[in-house]
Amino acid sequence: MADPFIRVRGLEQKFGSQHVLRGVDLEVHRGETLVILGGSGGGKSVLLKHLPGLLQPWRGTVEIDGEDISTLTERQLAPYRRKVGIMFQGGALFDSLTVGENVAFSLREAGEKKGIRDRVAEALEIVRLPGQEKKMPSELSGGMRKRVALARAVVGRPACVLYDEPHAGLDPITADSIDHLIKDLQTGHGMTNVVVTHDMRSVFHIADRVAFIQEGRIHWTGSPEELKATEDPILRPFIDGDSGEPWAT
Ligand SMILES: Nc1ncnc2c1ncn2[C@@H]1O[C@H](COP(=O)(O)OP(=O)(O)OP(=O)(O)O)[C@@H](O)[C@H]1O
Repeated sequence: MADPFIRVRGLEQKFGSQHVLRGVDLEVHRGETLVILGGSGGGKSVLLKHLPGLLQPWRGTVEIDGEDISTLTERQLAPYRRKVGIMFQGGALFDSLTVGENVAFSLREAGEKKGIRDRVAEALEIVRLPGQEKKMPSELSGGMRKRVALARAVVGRPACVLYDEPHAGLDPITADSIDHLIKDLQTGHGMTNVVVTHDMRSVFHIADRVAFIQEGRIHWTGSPEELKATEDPILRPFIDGDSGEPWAT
């Protein structure tokens, strides 16, 4: 198989005495949509933040496009951050900035001056919010805010986009439209996607591969079909949404 776009080896992270990641080994293949599943507080967001170097490993390495980024300085990380866009949990929009200014933010931070207006318009086009530059975040629905957050992640034309719970707080129809956007970025724009979600319906719509994180390690990887059929005692209750507690009849 060709070299993976991202390779994580033996990744460990600690916050004080809390050992959150305990040796994560994971590969993200070029052009795939990889979905990361796992219980709340299991370290999915922490893992995601290591991929563009927003967190530095306590132990282990993260390679982007064959280069180990785990010990780079902020300055050295800049070209890798351009390759990997991130859509943060909750969107994380600046409420005092317009939609256009929010989307342009990372380009301005990177010191770019030319072509910003066109790039913003293109990103808003991709997320199917053309011409919405002047709106304020307070005027947007939850689904539109997520689209703006996605426009912000793709405005730098990254090779890979990371999504931290892109469906959180959305109704099923709006969540479905976000899934279509995620899949369009893969099939229409050749992007690699890494999606952290709890939304099982979405997993079966968008994933080429699934990785399940449990107690700070990758417990299982496989296709959505293999996930559907698995009898793994940790995965099965998660897929079925079964806490094991009885319901009164
Ligand atoms: N910057 C930080 N400082 C201290 N602890 C942190 C930090 N970031 C995450 N944690 C802790 O690491 C653990 C894993 O958090 P993380 O957000 O990765 O979980 P998650 O799997 O994404 O959960 P959820 O599905 O609920 O979002 C949590 O106990 C969290 O409190």
